[in-house]
Formats: sequence, C-alpha cells, structure tokens
Amino acid sequence: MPHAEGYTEFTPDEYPPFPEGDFTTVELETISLKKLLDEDATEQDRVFQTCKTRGFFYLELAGCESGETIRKGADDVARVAERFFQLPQQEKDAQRMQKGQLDGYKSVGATVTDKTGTPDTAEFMNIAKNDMILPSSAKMSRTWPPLIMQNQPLFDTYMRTAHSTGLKILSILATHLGAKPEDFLSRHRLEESSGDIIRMTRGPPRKNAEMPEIQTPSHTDFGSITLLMNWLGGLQVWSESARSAGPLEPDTPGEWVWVKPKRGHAIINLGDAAVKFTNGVLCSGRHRVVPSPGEQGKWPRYSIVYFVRPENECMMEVLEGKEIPRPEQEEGSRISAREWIVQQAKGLGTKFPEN
Ligand SMILES: O=C(O)CCC(=O)C(=O)O
Ligand SMILES: [Fe+2]
Repeated sequence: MPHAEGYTEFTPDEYPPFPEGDFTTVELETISLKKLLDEDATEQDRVFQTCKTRGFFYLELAGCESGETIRKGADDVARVAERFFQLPQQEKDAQRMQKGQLDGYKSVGATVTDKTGTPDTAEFMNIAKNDMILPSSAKMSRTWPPLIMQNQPLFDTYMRTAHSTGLKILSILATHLGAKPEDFLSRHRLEESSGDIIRMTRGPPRKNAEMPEIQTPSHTDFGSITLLMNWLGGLQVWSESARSAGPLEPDTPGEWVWVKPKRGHAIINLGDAAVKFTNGVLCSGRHRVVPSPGEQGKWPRYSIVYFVRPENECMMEVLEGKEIPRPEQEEGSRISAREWIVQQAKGLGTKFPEN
C-alpha cells in the first residue's frame, strides 16, 4: 500500500479475506474465553488436549469483558505500532535492544533466518510489561519514547488483561496435570520482574508471488504462554509437532501450513518454558512468519504479541504433578529463568548489536 502523511496502513476493515484454495491451512481448535472463565469443564479439557498435541489454538474473545479489552486493545496498540514504525530510523535505532535485553527495538535484518545468514524482513518493538504497569512517576528500566509513554495506560490495561488470560490458561493446565495451580501462578506473578513484553511487529508487503522471504524465522517461543493478535495471514506452523527442535530448522519431517487469522480471536501458543516445567507433557508449536498470501500480501502486516514468561528469579525445573513424569536423572545445574531466557534468545539466532 502506498504510504503518505496521514495515510493509515493498519486498516483491518479493508483487508481482503485470506485466500482459499491454494494455501494449506491448519485446523486449530477454537476455545471460548468466556467458557473458560465460566469454568466450563468440557472447554477446559479441550484446552489441555490441544496443549498436549499442538500447543496452538484460537481463543474466541466475544462475550466477556477481558476478551473485549483484548480485541479492542490490540487494534489500538497496532495503531500505536504504526506510528512508532513511521518514526525516523534514527529514533527507532535509539531504542535498539542491547545485549542480553529482551525489550527495545529490532530493526529489519537484525536476525538471520537460515544457516546461510539470510536476513529477516520484519521490525519489532518490544515493550517491557514491568515498566508499563508502574505508576507513571516510577523509575523505568529505560527512557521510552514519548509515543510509548503517552500510551502507557493502553499498554497497562492490555498487558494486565493479556497476562490474566494467560494465567487462567496456565492454571487450567496445572489442574489437568495434577499439579497445584499455585506452583504455576507463583512463577508468573504480574508485578515480579520478568521478560514479559508486548511485541509490536511490522512486516513489509510481499515483493513477488513466489517469494520465500522470511519475516520471522522458524522458532518456538521461549516463555510459558503467548497471546497473539494478527489480522493478515503470514503465520505458519510446522505440520508435525516438534518437541525438541533446534533453532531455525524443524527436526521432524513435515511442511509449513498456514494459520488463517480469525477476526475476534486471539491465537494462543505455548512456549518452551511450559515444556520445561512439565517435562515435555505440554508442547510448544514451531512457527514462523512469511509475507501474507495472495492479495493480502499487498498490505504491510502488523501483529501484537504478549508473552507471559517465567519470573526472572524462578528456577527452571520440572514441577510436581501426577501427570508430569519425573526427570529420569537428576537435572543438571539449576538455572534461573533470567539466565535460561537469555540462552534461548541466543539460540534463536538473534544478533545483538555488539556481536
Ligand atoms: O506475527 C505473528 O503472527 C507471530 C509472531 C511471532 O511468532 C513472535 O513474535 O514470536
Ligand atoms: Fe513466536
């Protein structure tokens, strides 16, 4: 789409539908947030089943207040994202992620997408939850740009709601695992320091029809649970669940299949911390982002992602639960979530600016 002053490129009402026919899509379960909040036992069982197999599902947001907050909030955050990505490159670069940091700006091309070093094409801005939920007078971990600060109330509300939605799902999973929900919840407390962020992403329009260009390379998320809002196709999951894949390449035979965005629904997926805590009972689905298919590819692609990650000081160990097998051997040296997450981020092939 052409881009001029005052022209909006995040225009979800104008996007053409996801093209049918030529594109193999994955059938994900649709789970109702309202039913989960109403303690509907069948819906809760379905969450557990799908998290053991694929680790990805649609979360229907209609019919409850938190769902509405997420639905409307994601549109508002995407509008902030659009304005952020329109800032001069120098201003964005001033926010760039430093070594070992999870928040800040990642420019186009800062990550490699394959072993030969092909650069990615998406830009991100990661905003730290712990800063946005503080009173505005409090000292923050960095000086956020005025655009972000002006929208602090929006980020605050969105993060709190997405976080509590993530915790609701984690506590349902804990119950089904025969574990104490408290053992999961006490590792993901809202106000404790953690790598929790909102990631605002922008991928450029598709350059040509066959283009294999990669916006975000193959990965599994490294936190516990991710709540993703997207409006255009581009997200793909690996057809077979891969539980122990290395970075960049899936380790099981299969193919990439498209995840069709569903209006009024979030996409929920589990990350590697959920796999670690449950000794592999839960699954973190491998995924990547390519330019949107067909006509949709003419639009730049925005997504708004909220990551619930373990608190920095929590130890990454298998939790107790009747359905969680004990590790066969004594686990190696214990590691905190803070250290573990930095290790996982390195595994993703992120090139930090100093490296
Ligand atoms: O943009 C999307 O749809 C997915 C983004 C993603 O996988 C991520 O940021 O971890
Ligand atoms: Fe992801």
